[in-house]
Amino acid sequence: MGNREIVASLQRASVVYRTASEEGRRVWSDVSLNIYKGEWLVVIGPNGSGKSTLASTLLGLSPLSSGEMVRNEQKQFRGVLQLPDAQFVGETIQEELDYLPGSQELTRDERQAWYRRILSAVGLSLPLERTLSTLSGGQKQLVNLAAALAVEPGLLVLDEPTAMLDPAARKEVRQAVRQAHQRGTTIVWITHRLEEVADATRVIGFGEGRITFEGEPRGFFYGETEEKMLEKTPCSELGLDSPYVVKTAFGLLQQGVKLRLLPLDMDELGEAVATSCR
Ligand SMILES: Nc1ncnc2c1ncn2[C@@H]1O[C@H](COP(=O)(O)OP(=O)(O)OP(=O)(O)O)[C@@H](O)[C@H]1O
Repeated sequence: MGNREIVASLQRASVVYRTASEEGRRVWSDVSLNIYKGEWLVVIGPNGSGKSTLASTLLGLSPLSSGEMVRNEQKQFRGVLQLPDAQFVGETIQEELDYLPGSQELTRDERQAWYRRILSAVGLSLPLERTLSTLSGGQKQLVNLAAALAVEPGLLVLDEPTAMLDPAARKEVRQAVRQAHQRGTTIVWITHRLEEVADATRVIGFGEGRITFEGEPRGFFYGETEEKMLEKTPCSELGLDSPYVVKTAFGLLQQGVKLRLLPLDMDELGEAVATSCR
């Protein structure tokens, strides 16, 4: 990856949160990571492993205790964090979107038309005068996402963006983020949902404040070598339960079925079964 443009980089970064005890709580130790332009990085790990700390560090909201972070200052960094209320500055949807750069240069009608387009990109069709505090958690998260996508950021950091959403809204969000990615936005997607790993161009496994895995989704779920595949995988080593598709593939492999493709989603599972042999 030598010549690829780096959007953000962490070098030997450690984070210690202050607590009542003198030594504090060490959340990260020596985390080094380059984020390259055009990536869709999925960060996955168990509760408390330090994933949200990565989101707030990249967005400049949480300082490092040691080490270094370099951000490409020409890129806009935007994020959608776990607690959507914490990100609001306005009282209504309209007020919130009025903070978007460029909005004040538009006429009232142009502005409203733009805001409706922004909201519909994430599947929302709410009245602009709606008070933010009356929205559901999922709707709030979608408003934050809509505002983040509207500026076409260089880097978009999403901390469990689908946690509060129903399946239809989850699909809508993945679609909207895919479109932003196709337009050139680099994505850091932090999640608990293993099915969201399949979207990644690179997976980062996070365990106890350290990077435990860095590679492609198939390597994360199935391991890097065939011999070890059925014993241990980077996914199982993090204590995470594999998704249904991966478990089914393992079941078939254990029965001696030879799969030409190690599937990541239902379509691939169908293809793997159709082309398998004993
Ligand atoms: N402001 C803080 N002060 C003290 N400890 C904190 C603070 N924020 C996070 N922590 C602790 O740091 C550790 C990592 O937290 P973080 O939220 O980064 O993990 P996570 O992997 O995102 O967890 P989850 O998946 O549950 O959201 C946890 O043990 C948490 O309790």
